[in-house]
Amino acid sequence: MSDHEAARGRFIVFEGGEGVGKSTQARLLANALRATGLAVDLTREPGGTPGAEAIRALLLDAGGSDWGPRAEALLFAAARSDHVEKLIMPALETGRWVVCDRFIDSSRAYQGAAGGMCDDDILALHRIGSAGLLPDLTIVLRLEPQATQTRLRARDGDASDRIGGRAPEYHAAVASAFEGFAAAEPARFVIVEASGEAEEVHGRVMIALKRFEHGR
Ligand SMILES: Nc1ncnc2c1ncn2[C@@H]1O[C@H](COP(=O)(O)OP(=O)(O)OP(=O)(O)O)[C@@H](O)[C@H]1O
Ligand SMILES: Cc1cn([C@H]2C[C@H](O)[C@@H](COP(=O)(O)O)O2)c(=O)[nH]c1=O
Repeated sequence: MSDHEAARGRFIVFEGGEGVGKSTQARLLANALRATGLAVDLTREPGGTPGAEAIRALLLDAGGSDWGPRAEALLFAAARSDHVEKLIMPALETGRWVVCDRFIDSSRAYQGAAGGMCDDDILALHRIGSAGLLPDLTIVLRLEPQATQTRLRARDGDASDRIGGRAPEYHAAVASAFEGFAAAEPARFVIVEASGEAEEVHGRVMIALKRFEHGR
């Protein structure tokens, strides 16, 4: 590497079902990394760029179109493609770290395992749209459904977006898919228990990240 080239940044993603604390933990991690002097971009999916945020509204607005699993998968892949091309890759290539709330494994869990599309098709869309980019580390937050419901009710009352409002069986399939992904690829995933206070969970996240960094 020449003196002018920055080392590639790290790409860290939080995954899990609705309301397990991904946004909270992504924010706490980004702040902790910044406090060590790293340049960090905190972002989310679907979204993160103006184009992807526009697609987010199409996908999630409760009064919006009732997309089928294939159209939904294509829209998520299109949003991700814009996000990867315009925000994530440029940041990583200039040495910035990217902390992202959801990424490809949400498509595999929601449109794939729970929605009925096959994993290979979801991954094919990802190859086409985003050159198959994978996170360096994916942190899956695990929380029992009752605790999740309590948090969601406190945050949203009875409101939910188009996907959040799906049947409990759908969300159970999503949660179980994340467990399966983590078991199948232990080098890319870590499961963190998300019960307890946010700072306590953050402590577990920092331990998981340190272990990951030592193992590189
Ligand atoms: N450890 C925690 N203990 C109690 N409440 C929490 C904890 N972490 C987050 N919360 C609260 O629970 C709610 C859901 O958290 P958050 O928005 O971070 O979850 P999320 O996984 O990003 O949700 P979504 O999937 O809907 O985007 C928020 O009101 C948040 O303040
Ligand atoms: C990236 C991605 C997301 N989803 C779903 C999961 C959630 O229901 C929403 C995102 O809302 P959040 O409040 O930001 O968690 O979208 C999905 O179905 N597929 C995906 O690829």
